[in-house]
Formats: sequence, C-alpha cells, structure tokens
Amino acid sequence: MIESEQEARAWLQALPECDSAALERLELLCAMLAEENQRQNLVSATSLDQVWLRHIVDSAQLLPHVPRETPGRWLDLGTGAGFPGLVIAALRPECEVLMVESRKRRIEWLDRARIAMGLDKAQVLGQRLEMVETRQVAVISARAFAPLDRLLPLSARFSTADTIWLLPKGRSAQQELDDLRKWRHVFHVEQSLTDPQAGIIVGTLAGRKDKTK
Ligand SMILES: C[S@@+](CC[C@H](N)C(=O)[O-])C[C@H]1O[C@@H](n2cnc3c(N)ncnc32)[C@H](O)[C@@H]1O
Repeated sequence: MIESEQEARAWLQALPECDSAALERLELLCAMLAEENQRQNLVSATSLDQVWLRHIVDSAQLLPHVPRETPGRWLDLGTGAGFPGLVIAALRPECEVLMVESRKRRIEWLDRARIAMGLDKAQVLGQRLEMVETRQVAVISARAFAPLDRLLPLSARFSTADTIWLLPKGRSAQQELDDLRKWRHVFHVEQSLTDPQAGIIVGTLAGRKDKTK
C-alpha cells in the first residue's frame, strides 16, 4: 500500500511512462489545481495536502491495467477536477484521451489545464455524457462518476467486447458489483494501491462470452 506523498512520488517515478516531461506536466497540474481550487471547489481542500497520493497516483494506478501498445481512444467519464483523465493524458500524451464533463466551470478548467500541459491529443468533451456522439473506445474510466447500475447502461454504447473498463469505486466496489447480477461475471475488483478499503472494478465485456448467465 502506498501511504505517503514520498511513496506516491517514488511509485510514480518507477512507472515506464513517467519520464521527466511527464513529471513536469504533473507538477504543473498540481500547481494549477491548488490555485484553481481557491476559485472553485474541485477537490476537498484537505486532499490537496496529499495530492500525489490522493489524486495523481490514485489516477495513475489505472495505467498498468492497460498495455502501453493498446491502440484507440481512452474515454474518461465525469473528469471533473481532472481525475483520472488529465493524469492519464500527462503520462500517455500519445493517447487520445477524451474527457467528458458537463459543468461549465469545470470544462473551462480542464481545457485550460490541458492546454497548459501541452496535451494536444487529449480533448475535453464539454457536454453531458448522454449527448456525446457514440464512438468506440479502447478504455472507459470513471472515478466517482455514478453508481454502477447507472454508469453501465449510460456508457455501454462506447464499448466493444474488448474495451477495458476501469472504475475506481472506493469502498463500495465489491458491494456494487455483487448487487448487479448481470454484470458480476464480466468484472472483478482489484485492490486500490492508495486506500486499503477501496477497490477498482476492472473488466471487459468479452468476459461474458465464456460465462454462464
Ligand atoms: C464527483 S465528480 C468526480 C470528478 C473526478 N472524476 C474525480 O474523481 O475527481 C463527478 C463529475 O461528473 C460530472 N458529471 C456528472 N454527471 C455527468 C454527466 N451525465 N455527463 C457529464 N458529466 C457528468 C460532474 O459535473 C462532476 O464533475
């Protein structure tokens, strides 16, 4: 378990994606976030004291679930303050990361941060998810976006059988999955590296093919 800011930075720097340019982009994100958080409530003020652990590594821990050579887009639902979308884009700048966010001030923030970080391939889709044009993506992520029973029907249209779903769910991960009989055999829960009580729901719809109903 990663428990401190120092351990969080050490874990991050060991990621193959984390070269000096990526680290600079993330440093910039942290600085901009601290400033913007005085204007709008993006993240809890207390979490800023542990921003590398609570937000940067909490987001970056999704990367090892997606092989680097995976072609295609990464769709992040309800990116809000930038998590995990901006962190993923900072570490994989060659990947087309699409960040869906509906609140005006958050859309403006995300775009400002994206431009300052030089993330040319990332895009902010500033609209409600329900209005986003359907396109197939390689990865779907969503942190603190919606309960699983609402999230899955809303976003399944972006998924192929092979799309990798990564849903950090805090403490409710296993319970949410257990409650959804239909999806229980598709996904499983991985332990979060940043919170002993939290889980990440992971899977692909292809998982369903060889399972009984
Ligand atoms: C609780 S915040 C989480 C933000 C971020 N993922 C994080 O973990 O810090 C949820 C975000 O989803 C956005 N959101 C909620 N419903 C949405 C929808 N239907 N379409 C697009 N964005 C939505 C909200 O505006 C908010 O910024």
